[in-house]
Amino acid sequence: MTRSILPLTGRSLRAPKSSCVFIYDDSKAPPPPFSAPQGLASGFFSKPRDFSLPNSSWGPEMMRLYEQYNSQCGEETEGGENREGPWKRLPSYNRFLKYATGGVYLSRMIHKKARLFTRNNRDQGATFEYVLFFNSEEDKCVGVFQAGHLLEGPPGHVHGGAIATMIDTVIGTHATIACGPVLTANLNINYRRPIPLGNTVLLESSVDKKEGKKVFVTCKMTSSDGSKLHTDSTALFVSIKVSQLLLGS
Ligand SMILES: CCCCCCCC/C=C\CCCCCCCC(=O)SCCNC(=O)CCNC(=O)[C@H](O)C(C)(C)COP(=O)(O)OP(=O)(O)OC[C@H]1O[C@@H](n2cnc3c(N)ncnc32)[C@H](O)[C@@H]1OP(=O)(O)O
Repeated sequence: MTRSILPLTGRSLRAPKSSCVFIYDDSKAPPPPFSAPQGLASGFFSKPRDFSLPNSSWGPEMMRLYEQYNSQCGEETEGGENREGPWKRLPSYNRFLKYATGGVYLSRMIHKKARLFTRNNRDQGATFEYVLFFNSEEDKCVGVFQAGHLLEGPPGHVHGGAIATMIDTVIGTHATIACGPVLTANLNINYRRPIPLGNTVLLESSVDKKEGKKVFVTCKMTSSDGSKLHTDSTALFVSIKVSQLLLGS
């Protein structure tokens, strides 16, 4: 049994023009040990929520930047054809891989309550609201991030660790698109200006170079209109085998 990586496309009423992310296809994986009774499965379990779609907590600047990039995304026309666009919106879920080893049922190895750190709060707008877009022609990744009130560090402003988390998320995704599974080996951040809670900021990352297992990425975070630089950062990611991560070696 082989592991396959598929582009996942998704659509919603709230206007995602296009989306693509690499996930492991679990349709060919072995059934879980206790499968749902026939007939229940399709109607009973809802689709996973895509957290990168707009919700009512998104403010005007978050929506403006979302629309700016989303309007440049490829889309499926009414005739079912794909219209090309330079950007793709990357969907975002709160769980990682259910199956990844091609034969081993991972839920036995990964805690079933585990959730992606940035997507584990049900209170919309309270923590990390963000959406990522990728431009393959220019090899650029952007993140639009609205910082919620539970991310406070200095009074009224965003915690440096939350800022680092968002940088790692954008550049980690970019490095994964560029090189497959990677881990952050080194992350350097210059914090230039504090970010007020509730503000929307723009993160832009570029891959500088690849050297064997190593990929070097840079990222800057600015105010939503680009006028203020909040951080500039550099990072090193190292390619790994997923099995290395799972087996803890
Ligand atoms: C895997 C899942 C993929 C999922 C895909 C999802 C799609 C996107 C979806 C959702 C987005 C979410 C995105 C979140 C992203 C978050 C990412 C993180 O937070 S990662 C957690 C924090 N990082 C760690 O815990 C690493 C701990 N460190 C290690 O495991 C190892 O040290 C590792 C893998 C980094 C390197 O170990 P070695 O054994 O594989 O490789 P060696 O031989 O040591 O190094 C290779 C080269 O790199 C250099 N190197 C390694 N570490 C370095 C360092 N700190 N500074 C400078 N150089 C370093 C070495 O000198 C060597 O260079 P020479 O080849 O000799 O030129």
